[in-house]
Amino acid sequence: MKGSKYKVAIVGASGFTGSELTRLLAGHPHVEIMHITSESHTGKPFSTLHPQFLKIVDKELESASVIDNADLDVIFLALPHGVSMEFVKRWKDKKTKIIDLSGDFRLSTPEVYKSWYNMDHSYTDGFEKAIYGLPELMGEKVKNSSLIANPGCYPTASILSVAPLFAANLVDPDSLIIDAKSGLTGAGIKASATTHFSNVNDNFKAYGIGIHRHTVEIEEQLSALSGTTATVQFTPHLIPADRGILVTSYSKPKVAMDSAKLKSIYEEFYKDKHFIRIRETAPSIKDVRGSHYCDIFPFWDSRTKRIISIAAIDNLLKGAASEAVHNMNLMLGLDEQSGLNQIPLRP
Ligand SMILES: NC(=O)C1=CN([C@@H]2O[C@H](COP(=O)(O)OP(=O)(O)OC[C@H]3O[C@@H](n4cnc5c(N)ncnc54)[C@H](OP(=O)(O)O)[C@@H]3O)[C@@H](O)[C@H]2O)C=CC1
Ligand SMILES: CC(=O)N[C@@H](CCC(=O)OP(=O)(O)O)C(=O)O
Repeated sequence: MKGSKYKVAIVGASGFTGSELTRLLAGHPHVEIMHITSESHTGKPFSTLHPQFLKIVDKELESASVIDNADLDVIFLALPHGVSMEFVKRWKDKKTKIIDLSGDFRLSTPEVYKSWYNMDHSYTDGFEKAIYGLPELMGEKVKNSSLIANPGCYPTASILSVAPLFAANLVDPDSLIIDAKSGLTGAGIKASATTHFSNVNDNFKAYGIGIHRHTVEIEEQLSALSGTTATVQFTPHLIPADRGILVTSYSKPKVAMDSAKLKSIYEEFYKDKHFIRIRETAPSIKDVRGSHYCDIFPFWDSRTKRIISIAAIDNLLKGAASEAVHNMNLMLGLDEQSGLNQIPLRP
């Protein structure tokens, strides 16, 4: 703590989720940002890289090595998969809590990690320590954790869209089909052929069909929640929008269902969860943009006997940066909503 504030650092602040973390934490009442890091822009003021921060966060970006000797309460890692694990290993003996936004510690074992990420893991002890940081499902576990594996953006929306059904074992665990769409910031700040304007503008495509790494992340969490083995058909799509994720989940109930029952199952499950909003109509990505909310519309189709659940989040916030801040609030014993009162930005 510095004075009455907790001391934090953001590693990888030059990227999309790192800059969103900086925005949220600069406005957090109980936190002081001590270090923001970048290896390719070391020495530059943050606001020259992200001009929206001019006169707000002009702090210089430093190399991550500054953290080796820093006295901090929380370190946020906004780094690519495979890079994060090296820093978690490097700082494992510090007393500092670590919140990792990458996928390096989200899965159950190094073997599962290797088969979906096609990479050997260099810090396998971390799997024992890490808690999957989805606050609505793991609140108590998060509070006592020192290493958080912040969930993926698609898994956040996907799992929350069906958690009430899996928690009570109400659906056939092999029946789930998730049709997911993401804005471009999900692909990170580096330009590529995929993110080239002419390949994205006025266009819409599926990718990662049958092989996307988020499939196993969703399956593992829903299996743990239901005590069964869930097999999920997950197909992501890229949409021509900056930010936002919309998932449409289809499942078959194992019990008698109707619209009123379905609605009450969702309302009951999420009744104390401030950031989940059960909607009467289908949400759009702009209904949650710039905020920590996840809007969910559960629908019973009596003709096809399927449950359709539609969820919308902001991939950079509820799917990444604000989720990390929510986890930090829980870990530090702060009010869950501290620093997360942003109202969705529309139009
Ligand atoms: N974008 C999204 O919607 C979401 C992203 N995530 C995850 O969060 C993490 C960050 O994502 P995002 O912000 O989009 O990524 P970006 O590509 O926008 O940023 C990545 C950051 O990592 C830094 N970096 C890259 N390589 C290294 C290295 N070898 N050593 C040190 N720093 C490095 C870069 O900084 P520099 O080159 O300046 O050093 C940059 O700041 C990823 O693991 C991603 O999968 C999770 C949920 C949602
Ligand atoms: C649009 C887009 O490319 N999205 C990324 C997922 C977002 C992400 O960064 O992945 P994690 O949540 O696992 O960290 C992808 O499909 O690989």
